[in-house]
Amino acid sequence: MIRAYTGTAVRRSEAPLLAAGRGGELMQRAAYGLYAAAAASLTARRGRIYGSSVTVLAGSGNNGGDALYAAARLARRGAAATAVLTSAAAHPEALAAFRAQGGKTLALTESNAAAVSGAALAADAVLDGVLGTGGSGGLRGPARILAEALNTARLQGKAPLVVACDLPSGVDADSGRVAGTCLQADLTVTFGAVKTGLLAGPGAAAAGEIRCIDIGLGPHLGTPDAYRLQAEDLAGLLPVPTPADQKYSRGVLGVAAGSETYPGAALMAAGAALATGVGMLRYLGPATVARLINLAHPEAVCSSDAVADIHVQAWVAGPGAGKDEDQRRRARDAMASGLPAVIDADAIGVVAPGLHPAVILTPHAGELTALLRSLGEDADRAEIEADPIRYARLAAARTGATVLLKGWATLAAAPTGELYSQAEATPWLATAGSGDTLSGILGALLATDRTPDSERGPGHYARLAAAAAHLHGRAGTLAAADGPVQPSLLEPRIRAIVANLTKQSHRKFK
Ligand SMILES: NC(=O)C1=CN([C@@H]2O[C@H](COP(=O)(O)OP(=O)(O)OC[C@H]3O[C@@H](n4cnc5c(N)ncnc54)[C@H](O)[C@@H]3O)[C@@H](O)[C@H]2O)[C@@H](O)CC1
Ligand SMILES: Nc1ncnc2c1ncn2[C@@H]1O[C@H](COP(=O)(O)OP(=O)(O)O)[C@@H](O)[C@H]1O
Ligand SMILES: [K+]
Repeated sequence: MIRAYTGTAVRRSEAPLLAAGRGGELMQRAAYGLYAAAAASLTARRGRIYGSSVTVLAGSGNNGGDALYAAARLARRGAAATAVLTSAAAHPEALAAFRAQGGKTLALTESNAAAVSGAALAADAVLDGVLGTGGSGGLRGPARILAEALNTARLQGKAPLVVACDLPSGVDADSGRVAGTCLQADLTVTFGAVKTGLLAGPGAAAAGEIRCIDIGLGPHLGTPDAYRLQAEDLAGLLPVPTPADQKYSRGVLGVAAGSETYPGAALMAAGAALATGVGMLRYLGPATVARLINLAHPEAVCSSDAVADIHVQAWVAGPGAGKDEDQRRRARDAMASGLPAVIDADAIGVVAPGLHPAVILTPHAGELTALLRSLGEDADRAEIEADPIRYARLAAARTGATVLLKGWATLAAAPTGELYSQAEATPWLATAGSGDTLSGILGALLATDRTPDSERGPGHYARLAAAAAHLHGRAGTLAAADGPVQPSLLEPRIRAIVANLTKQSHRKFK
């Protein structure tokens, strides 16, 4: 599990070490980590360090100091290193160390920004040490011109390797917000702890691969601000039947999805739930949709019952419900049932406050905008996309439900503030029907959840929602290897990922 902390919290945890005169030691650890990661990436691209060209962008603070020390080490291994000083001042000792290894320096100005950008584009690697946790706002002045040139080249596939020092310059380390411009990276080498701003919003998209270097802040860090589940965290959350199980004890999922207008959503939600694994799937909806469900998934048990008429362990309601009044009523009843429930798509429109954390709302940014406005909050889609953590937490707090805010990085926020961010997805998943499969996966995890009550902390449902996003993202990424993702074809991939993650348990009960 990745544990993330706000930039503010990391700075607070560094304070006692700085007061004890250990700042130089921390910087050397950070710089060595940055050097080693950059050297490995550069070697992977070019074959060797010797003879490569490295441009280091150095701001006035310690972030620039880290990057200059790291570049000095690359220069010692034979790289031709140039430091572009983006501010009038630079960390004096780091600059001296850089120069001592033969590094050249030049001051960035409005008038030379275009020429310097050209030179940076021609380098093999750029180390971004303009701003770290001490930065506020986006890049300004000539540093912005340089960043925009590198970002444009990246879109054209012509950018050098960009390695961000601690975080991409211009990203807010607490939130992932970017006010204006930040420098997009291939790799972010972050120090002490992963910053929350690397896990959400534009900051997550700018960070590229994230590597964290331990600089010894561990005992000082306190409670994390956010989490990211990794594959090894999922095994315990996935449904693996035991010899004592029968279909009802494994967990029954009720799916109230689809309508005459949108039958496909129900097929995809049901298929994804079955591929994740349930003891039984009960479908509730129009007879025409039920017939299609039974053709595609003969194991589903279908009826046009009301929510109160059947016994399940969890609900999925909303995908493809459209304006179907019966489905909307089922969504309301599922929310009021006291059972865990995934409330997706059209059902998000019938949400009212007073829910509980086992109700999981799964909006994308557009649906969250409408939900927050219906609750009297001032929200617009661009603001939500710019600062998704804030709005996911706000919606959870206002409704009492867990909120899974979908996007490139998908966030799961508990009403008590616990937050998960998953980024396994591929942009190929941005296609109609993809959310329906996510709701089916999550429904299956809720129906088959066996976590003992004593282990269900306040963020339990956010963790399950994050697990579903992880599975969904990986299944999509696997599917994308064969071409554009078609959500209706995700089922075998979901099954493959579940099989892979539960291998150990299968061996035990084979
Ligand atoms: N404090 C420590 O002990 C350690 C800090 N480390 C590094 O130090 C960084 C933090 O260093 P600093 O506190 O010196 O801060 P930064 O290096 O992030 O920023 C320095 C200065 O940039 C200026 N600035 C802020 N926003 C700006 C903007 N938008 N445009 C232009 N200039 C702007 C401000 O004058 C600020 O003081 C971390 O990100 C990390 O890289 C590491 O060396 C590990 C140890
Ligand atoms: N740019 C992106 N990169 C990765 N995943 C994305 C991106 N955009 C959307 N997704 C994912 O695709 C899914 C889309 O869901 P949704 O918008 O509800 O689709 P639908 O309602 O058509 O089924 C979500 O899981 C979301 O996280
Ligand atoms: K930086």
